[in-house]
Amino acid sequence: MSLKTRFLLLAAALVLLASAAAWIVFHRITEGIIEQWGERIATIQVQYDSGRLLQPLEREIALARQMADSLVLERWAANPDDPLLQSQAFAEMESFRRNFRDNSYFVALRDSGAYYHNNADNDYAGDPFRYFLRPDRPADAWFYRLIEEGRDFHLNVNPDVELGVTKLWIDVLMRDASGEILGVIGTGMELEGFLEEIIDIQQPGITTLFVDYNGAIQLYRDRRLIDYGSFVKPEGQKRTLDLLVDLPEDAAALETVMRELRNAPDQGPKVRTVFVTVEGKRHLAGVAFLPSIGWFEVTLLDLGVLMPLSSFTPVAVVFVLTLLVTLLLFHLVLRRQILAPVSALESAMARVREGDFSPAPLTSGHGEMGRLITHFRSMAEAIRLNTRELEQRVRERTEELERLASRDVLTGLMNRRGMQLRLEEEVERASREASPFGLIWLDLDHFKKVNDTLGHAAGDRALTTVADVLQETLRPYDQAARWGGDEFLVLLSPCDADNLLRVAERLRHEVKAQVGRASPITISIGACLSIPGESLDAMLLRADEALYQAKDEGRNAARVLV
Ligand SMILES: Nc1nc2c(ncn2[C@@H]2O[C@H](COP(=O)(O)OP(=O)(O)OP(=O)(O)O)[C@@H](O)[C@H]2O)c(=O)[nH]1
Repeated sequence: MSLKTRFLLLAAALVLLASAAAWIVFHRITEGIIEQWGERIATIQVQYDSGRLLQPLEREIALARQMADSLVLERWAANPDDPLLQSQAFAEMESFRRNFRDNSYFVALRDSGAYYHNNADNDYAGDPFRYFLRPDRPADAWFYRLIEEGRDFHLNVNPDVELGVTKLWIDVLMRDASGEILGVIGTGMELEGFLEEIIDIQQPGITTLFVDYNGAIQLYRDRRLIDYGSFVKPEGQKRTLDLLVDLPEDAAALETVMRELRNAPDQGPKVRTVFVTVEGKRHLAGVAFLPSIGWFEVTLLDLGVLMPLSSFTPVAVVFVLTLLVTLLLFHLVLRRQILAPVSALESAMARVREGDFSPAPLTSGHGEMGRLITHFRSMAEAIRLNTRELEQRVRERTEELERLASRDVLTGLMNRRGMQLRLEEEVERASREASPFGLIWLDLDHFKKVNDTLGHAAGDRALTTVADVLQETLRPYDQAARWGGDEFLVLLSPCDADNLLRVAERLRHEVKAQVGRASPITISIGACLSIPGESLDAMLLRADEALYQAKDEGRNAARVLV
């Protein structure tokens, strides 16, 4: 995997990691904002809704209490058959009826179970007696339960079977001076109008409901879930708040909150909030206890509607764009600062490896990369100089070896190998140019005797002297070589017959003159001119034959074959 791919993968992994972390933090922050905001809204909404319920209700309750405290009614309740007290009581009831919001009232007497009622249309103006409540009738159970429990005040949502309406009933116990219960009086508020006014508010995402002391639903937009007459229902049959929430733990949390509010109505915050799931959606429930009526108000805020996460979309978009731009910038900087210089360096190194030392097109670079490029340039230059020097030395050493390989150690003349190569070249040249060359073969006479009599060192000196004579006597472009032992070859190029003979004689003469001073040494010479097309071996053989002729003729002589 290339460095670039690895860097980009690493960068992508880091960016993804950072994105995930940032997204989690972002989500937590937005959740926190929504929570804080929701709690505030829930508190305000609960207080607002409670106010709207309590405002009309408290007036009615106060009026009902006032009616229950009426001495006129008390006296009549003690003697319901007294015509005077009855007419006074009916007048008192009528007076309260006009003041009640619903323009209706009821009075139920404990002893007789007689139920009195007049409605808004004043249908029963003359005779408000309606019927007798009976303990064995389920619809009348509320009356007997209230008296049994001795609860002075109670709110109840219940259908009035006799009248065919469902009402929010305000029930207040009527007692005499000694506290004895005389009956129940109160008023009802037509439920539908009340629900429409208080509960059916058109605020998207906000649901308001009221539950009683035990959590039974009393006022709710879905009429089917209202727990009518819950007061007289046994536990377990009531329609309570847990019908609305999806999860048992949510119901338990609501119950805990309600218990705490109920047990300490004057302590802590008046509104408590708890997150619950309703119809699969997350809601914030604000719960408040209303001690004056003994109910709870619950406001459910659908956070998905009130503050959808989509409202944070612009932030998320900016966030994602920032990440992408960061990745792009990272890529550009990485490519410019590291990848491109590294790639150029790699190419430059490959060139050096292949022996190309010409300056590579490298940018100057910055920082560590700049220093790396500078070091590479210095190194490449050092390798270039070193290689050039080594090549020079090898060349010189090779030339020296070449020279030594073709030289005779004792005399310094060309040796047999060198002369052989030279002669082969000359044969080719003579053949090509049709210009003959001359070959002289010299051999010292009775050299063995010199060695034997004067010693081997004297023999060496004699050989060296002959070589010196050859070098001094010959023209610069003629070449002499020690062919082996006491034999020498001389190449004369260019050459003709006269020239060949003249040089051969001069050499013989000079050797005799020079070497002979130290010891009586002479040389015999065989020489010949090249013939076009003749091989080197054939020519050597002719020179050798000429030499033998010179030897045979008594030595110290030169024989030239032309
Ligand atoms: N001192 C010395 N002697 C050498 C060297 N190379 C060969 N010789 C001797 O040269 C002599 C050559 O003798 P030959 O050419 O056979 O015979 P010669 O005595 O010269 O007699 P002719 O050639 O017939 O006149 C031998 O005794 C070799 O040992 C050398 O490098 N130094």
